[in-house]
Amino acid sequence: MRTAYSVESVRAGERVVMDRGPEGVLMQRAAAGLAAECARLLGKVYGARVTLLVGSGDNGGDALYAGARLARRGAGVSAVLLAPERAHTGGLAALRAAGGLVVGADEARAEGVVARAGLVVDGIVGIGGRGGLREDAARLVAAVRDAVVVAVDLPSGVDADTGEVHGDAVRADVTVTFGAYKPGLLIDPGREYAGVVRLVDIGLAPADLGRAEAEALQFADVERLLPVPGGESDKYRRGVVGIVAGSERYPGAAVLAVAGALRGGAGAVRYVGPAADAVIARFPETLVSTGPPSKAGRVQAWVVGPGLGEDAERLGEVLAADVPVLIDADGLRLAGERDVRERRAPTLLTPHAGEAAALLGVAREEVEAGRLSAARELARRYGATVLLKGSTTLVASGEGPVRVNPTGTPWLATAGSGDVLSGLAGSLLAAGLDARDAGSVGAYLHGLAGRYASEGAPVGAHDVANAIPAVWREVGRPDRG
Ligand SMILES: NC(=O)C1=CN([C@@H]2O[C@H](COP(=O)(O)OP(=O)(O)OC[C@H]3O[C@@H](n4cnc5c(N)ncnc54)[C@H](O)[C@@H]3O)[C@@H](O)[C@H]2O)[C@@H](O)CC1
Ligand SMILES: [K+]
Repeated sequence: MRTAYSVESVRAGERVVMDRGPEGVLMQRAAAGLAAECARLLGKVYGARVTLLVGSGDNGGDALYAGARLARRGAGVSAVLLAPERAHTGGLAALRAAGGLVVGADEARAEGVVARAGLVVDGIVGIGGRGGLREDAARLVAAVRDAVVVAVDLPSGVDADTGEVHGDAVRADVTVTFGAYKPGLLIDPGREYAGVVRLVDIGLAPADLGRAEAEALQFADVERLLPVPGGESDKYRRGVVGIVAGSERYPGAAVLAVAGALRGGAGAVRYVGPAADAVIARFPETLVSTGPPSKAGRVQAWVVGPGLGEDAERLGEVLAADVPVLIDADGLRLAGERDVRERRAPTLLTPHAGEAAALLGVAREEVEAGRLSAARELARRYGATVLLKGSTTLVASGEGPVRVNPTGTPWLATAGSGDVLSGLAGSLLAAGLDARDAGSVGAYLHGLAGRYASEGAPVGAHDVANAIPAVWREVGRPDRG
């Protein structure tokens, strides 16, 4: 699991370590890790041109000490100080002692120093930063030409706790972060600004950090969560998922949701609705019926909404059921906040940014710019788990860290892809995963399936569904035992 902690937790953890060890040790560890990564990127340190952008806090201190290390190895290091009178004193002395050059941000040569660099180190602000880059910093950052840009702790201008970017921010090739990941490095738009993220151990133990704010499942976590049938399994023990989707006009959504559900680990898929003929023609293993969901037979979880049209009656019946329900697409529009909140069994909502915006009564851009707060707010209002689809898909529940899915690809933004995900995640719900796990494992497999199917080319949603077994095999290796 890749686990991210809030600024408050990181600061508390740092205090614990500082109380245990000698003064300044954390900054020295941070600077050593940062310098090592810069050296790795440069290949040859001797003779390299390195420019440090140095702000007024300890983030600038890290950059200065790392610059001193590089200067001692023969790099030509220049520091551009954004607030010369407040720059880190010890770091500045170390850089000067190592032969580094110091320039004020307002000096005529400052931009040239940036433009000539082979590597630029962004030590403008770290976890103490508020808001976007100020004008002088933005001007310097705009002067970067071909340099590799390394952000210290996080790209300046990115909000560490949320990934929000208000105004200008540094676009880094690599971010060297200290002690723990911050949510802003995992969640877009911040994640995109961070580039490749390297974590440097500075001695913060998980116990020093407290409660995680966000987490991203890794291969091994997903493997552990995948449902595996036992020797005694029958279809009911494996779970039956019911799909209420599609309409006479839009049978495709039903077919795609069933396509996802058949690959999600449930023992059987029931389809209930007017697209039964289309579903059975494509997937004869589906149990279909056209009557009300309550008469369809036993299910362990429902998926309701893709292509549903205005069928509020079927939706109402599904919501009244005492099993987990995944609500997507039209279902989101039709389901009342109270109806969802009053359910006793778990509910998983799977909006994209536009649908989330409509539910929250805000503009789509607002959701995209503040994904974390939008997902959390929806989860709170509906008393449900919310899977907010997008460039970084988030899964938020009332409690616990938000799950961030790292596997998506822009090629997944294709018609019907969400229908496949809803079937897949619903199937995982029926197989016994809780809503958070079903949503995040579903998003993980779906994202990878998108990549497998696409390999850099456009894909249709059915290609994504067809690629799920290969992904499952790779992640779960269920044939092992
Ligand atoms: N606290 C610790 O023990 C450690 C901290 N470390 C480093 O210290 C950083 C945190 O240092 P600080 O708390 O000093 O805070 P920062 O260095 O992140 O920035 C705070 C300073 O920047 C100014 N500022 C805030 N927003 C700004 C903006 N948008 N534009 C320009 N200036 C802005 C503030 O007025 C303040 O002076 C971490 O990100 C990390 O790089 C590391 O050395 C590891 C140990
Ligand atoms: K920074």
